[in-house]
Amino acid sequence: MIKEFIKKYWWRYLIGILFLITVDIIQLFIPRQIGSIVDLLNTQSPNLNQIKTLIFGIIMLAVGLGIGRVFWRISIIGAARLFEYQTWKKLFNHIIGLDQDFFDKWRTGDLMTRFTSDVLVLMRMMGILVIMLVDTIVLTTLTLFAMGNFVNWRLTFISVLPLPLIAIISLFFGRFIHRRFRELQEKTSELSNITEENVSGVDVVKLYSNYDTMQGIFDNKSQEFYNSYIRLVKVWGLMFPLAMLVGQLAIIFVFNFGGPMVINNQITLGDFIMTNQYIGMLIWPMMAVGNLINLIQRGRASLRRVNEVLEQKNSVKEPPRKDFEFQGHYQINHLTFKYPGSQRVVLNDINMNINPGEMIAFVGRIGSGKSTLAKLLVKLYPVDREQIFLDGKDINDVNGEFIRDNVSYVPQDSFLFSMTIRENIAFSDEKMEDKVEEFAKLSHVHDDIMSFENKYDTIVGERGATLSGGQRQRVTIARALAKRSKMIILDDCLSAVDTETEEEIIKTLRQQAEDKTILVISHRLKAVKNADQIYVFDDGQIAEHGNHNQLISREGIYYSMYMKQLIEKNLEE
Ligand SMILES: Nc1ncnc2c1ncn2[C@@H]1O[C@H](COP(=O)(O)OP(=O)(O)OP(=O)(O)O)[C@@H](O)[C@H]1O
Repeated sequence: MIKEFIKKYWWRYLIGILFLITVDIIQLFIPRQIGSIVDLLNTQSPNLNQIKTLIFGIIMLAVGLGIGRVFWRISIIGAARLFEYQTWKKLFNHIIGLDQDFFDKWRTGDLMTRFTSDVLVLMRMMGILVIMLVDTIVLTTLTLFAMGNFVNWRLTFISVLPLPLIAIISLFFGRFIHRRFRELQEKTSELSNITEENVSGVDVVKLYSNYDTMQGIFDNKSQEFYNSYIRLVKVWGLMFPLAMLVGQLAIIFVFNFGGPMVINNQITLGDFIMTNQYIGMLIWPMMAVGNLINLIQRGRASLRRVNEVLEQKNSVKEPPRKDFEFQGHYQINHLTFKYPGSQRVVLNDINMNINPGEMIAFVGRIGSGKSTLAKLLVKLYPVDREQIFLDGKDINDVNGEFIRDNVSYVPQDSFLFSMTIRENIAFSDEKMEDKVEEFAKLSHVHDDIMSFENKYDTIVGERGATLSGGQRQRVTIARALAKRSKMIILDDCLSAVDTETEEEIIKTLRQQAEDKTILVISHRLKAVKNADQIYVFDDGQIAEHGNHNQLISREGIYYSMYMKQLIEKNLEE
């Protein structure tokens, strides 16, 4: 990733580095000018014109410094920001293409930290690190050269003796800083996870009046985050004064050895002041040594974390997309399924035939595998060959995107975006915006929407919070209908509306789109009793199947479930 970027944008770095070196060279002349002014002032009759020229020279050098800094910033920091933007884009495009298995396993907060903190560290590595590296090498070499040439080599050698100690201190502490920084990164991830989950699940926290527990967990995590930050700050806090102390030691060396040289007229007072200024200029590159190593280590850790996401592969192997006339005939032969990475058999020896235009219902106990099978039909998880055939083709040979273009799957808890109801319904195709009312009517949510102040332009709050559960579910059905696919799967997505409305919606769907295959997963048997085929799931297997009358006459699981629901309904009335 980094290599590719540098290969493409090496010229930006080259321009930046040239400006950086120019700035470093200009910087060297300022102490010299100051030294010369001091020497002129130190004479019996100072030449004011010469002093003015020197001051003007300093101003010009400062202007040059400013211009140079602007250009190296634009080139190097600009390149680093471009790298940051491209990495975000790469990460996002990669994640969005990953399959369900990835999202089942990765926590949102952790992903967010990789997007934010880790990419930020990489950006620093591509910007500040380059600057520090060039400055450390170039500024140190040039300053030493200037000190020796402009002042005195012996004094230079003696005064810089303590400075490598700063680099050693910086390196020594750098190891701790790296370890503590990594710890801080992990704590940041954990804190993001907790915050994200609590904000997303705020309804649950409120309903269970569980503030204390959640606050306790949050307090713990933020305390851990704080502690690890303080541990990092402590190392920084110790390192800086120590490095400064050594820097002061170098100044004492200048006074101790340079002072007598001034008295003995070996160097001028201006030379002495110049040396002091050069020493000040050397402290920063020495301190940067540890920072440099530290930033490289942090950058490597962040690069590993970002690459970990980029290396995630889809568990479903997709063949190239070859579109064909989608009919929606599914044939399932002895299907057995375990979720990726799990040993538990969730579906066991399933056999089924779904014909185009039919209404199919999956019913059965919770956790019996109904949703899993629905997800397999839209290829959200991988299955072995020769188990699911779509229009005569092994599902493994059909591109998943093509399937999902032709099959609308409405999951149990569907997500709505924070945009208008109209935009949400026309999500799959903006051109459908004119027809959203039609789909809303089919989903029996039009009247509800018309009662809102802004009607179809009502902004849906995050996760559909401004709509009631039933309204939200019906808007998601309207959104699925706007896809105009040949098949629609309603996965228990009408649980928040009453049985009559659920029955009404299903009936309307069947009437309006006779050729559409409708697969309904529901716990309410009354709502799906008109289905052409009803499959009764039990512990990952199909216990019974047939139409309502056939299943009733069998007097099996379906019969007892139906009777139980009938009695419950009668009791309610
Ligand atoms: N992503 C997953 N990874 C591992 N196991 C899973 C995953 N999703 C579901 N399961 C397991 O698969 C089994 C079947 O779940 P599934 O959601 O298909 O049941 P269901 O019949 O649709 O239930 P419900 O009626 O409650 O929606 C359950 O035991 C569940 O724990």
